[in-house]
Amino acid sequence: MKIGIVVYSQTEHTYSVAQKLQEKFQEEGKEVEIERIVPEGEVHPGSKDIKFETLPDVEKYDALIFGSPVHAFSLAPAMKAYLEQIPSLQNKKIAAFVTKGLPFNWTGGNKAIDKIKDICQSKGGSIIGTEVVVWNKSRDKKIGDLIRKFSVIF
Ligand SMILES: Cc1cc2nc3c(=O)[nH]c(=O)nc-3n(C[C@H](O)[C@H](O)[C@H](O)COP(=O)(O)O)c2cc1C
Repeated sequence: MKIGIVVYSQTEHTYSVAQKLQEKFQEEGKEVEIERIVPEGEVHPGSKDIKFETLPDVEKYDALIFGSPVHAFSLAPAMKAYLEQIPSLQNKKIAAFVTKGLPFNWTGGNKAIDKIKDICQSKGGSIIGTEVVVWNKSRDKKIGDLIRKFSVIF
């Protein structure tokens, strides 16, 4: 099974989680690659018509993990636009995580995860695991939980 970790990250928090996950998967002998979503120019919470410099192709993976920051109480627009342009996620095993700065439940983590779920399901993909990582003092424990959880399901 080939696993693709497809990440959008502006300040490397989300990317660093992807790297830790990749290390763990590699220790376990899993075939795993990280690919980054790179939009063209600056992207703001209200951005529309986002174009991409780098657009990872999901076709070559059997399983996918999408990682994104929370922006403006929801999914970062670049990840939303990326997911929306994927033609199909039929027969893919999918997990997703988001990173965020604010500790409260109403500050976008669950909404961002729900957006990822909705878009993936509309493309025929099934989401089998999700996690929200708040970027505070307790993040290492949460990242450890995420890695343990995802390494069981993949
Ligand atoms: C434009 C912008 C909007 C943000 N909005 C939120 C938000 O609504 N809720 C939240 O918890 N964190 C918010 N954050 C914080 C980021 O989600 C957090 O720092 C995240 O870990 C950044 O991930 P990255 O380093 O992979 O880009 C925002 C950050 C930026 C730059």
